[in-house]
Amino acid sequence: MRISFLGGGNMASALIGGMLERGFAAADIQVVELQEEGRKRLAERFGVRTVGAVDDALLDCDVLVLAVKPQQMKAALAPLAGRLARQVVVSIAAGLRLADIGRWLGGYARLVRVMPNTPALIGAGVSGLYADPSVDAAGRAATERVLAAVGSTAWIAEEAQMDAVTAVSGSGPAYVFHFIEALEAAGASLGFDAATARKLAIDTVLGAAKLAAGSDEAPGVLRERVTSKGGTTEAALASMQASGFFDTIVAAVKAAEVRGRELGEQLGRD
Ligand SMILES: NC(=O)C1=CN([C@@H]2O[C@H](COP(=O)(O)OP(=O)(O)OC[C@H]3O[C@@H](n4cnc5c(N)ncnc54)[C@H](O)[C@@H]3O)[C@@H](O)[C@H]2O)C=CC1
Ligand SMILES: O=C(O)[C@@H]1CCC=N1
Repeated sequence: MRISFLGGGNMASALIGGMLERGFAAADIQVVELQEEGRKRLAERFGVRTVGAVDDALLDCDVLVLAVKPQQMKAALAPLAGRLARQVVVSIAAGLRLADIGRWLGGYARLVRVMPNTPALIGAGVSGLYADPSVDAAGRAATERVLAAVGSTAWIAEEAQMDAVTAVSGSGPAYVFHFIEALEAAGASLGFDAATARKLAIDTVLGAAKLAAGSDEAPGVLRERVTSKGGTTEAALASMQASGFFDTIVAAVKAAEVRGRELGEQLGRD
């Protein structure tokens, strides 16, 4: 299977790195990237073919992943219009709706909308996938093969739900990193050196996530098991509750979902 990327930034790099780790061949991967520095970095890091503009070789692929920013998409698709025939086109852009992408491609429907996340780089991503009804089983399977190489996958029933996937798991790693930053800062302010504070924070999040992933019990039950009556955790959770921690997270995820829909509506007017 040959895979081409339009845009070779953060997310394309995370996907390519994960795919190579999972046995995809560098010779089967190509990237069109506008920035010369970006092209050099991709070629050196991954050994993939890079080009500065769309050419016929780039389009000779089974799956074409659209990995430019939503605001860059319309202009980036212009050189592709009318040149696609069999490729499954997979957009990972936040917000953008398949109908608009298809229109910008000059009328193309073999489209799948995917929302991955950056832990794909280490094979630990999670992606939501939604295919245009016209995409056949082979097209869906090809898309799933790419994303399954870099983590778990879930097909989503309605395209409108893709903005919620974006808000929960697409942006989600940033919320977790922010939590790690806060835990690390707390450790440092309690007197640990930077390296120790970071290790305690990261290993705690890693261990807790692994415990939750491997357990039949809900995260809330696991939380209760840490919380001794009259103990330290209870004091911390009471402080979190008083400052609205839980509701803050829920509101933040909802803000991301609203922003995804706004992006789709605004950019789709073009
Ligand atoms: N960063 C993340 O965690 C995630 C990002 N996404 C989506 O992935 C897409 C890419 O995001 P990032 O990788 O973070 O952005 P980025 O800015 O790192 O990468 C975009 C790349 O596309 C290149 N580019 C722009 N116009 C181009 C064109 N016409 N032809 C070729 N290359 C062009 C840019 O030079 C840049 O290197 C976005 O649509 C975003 O919504 C989806 C899931 C997670
Ligand atoms: O922040 C963004 O818009 C992209 C989509 C999900 C993660 N990063």
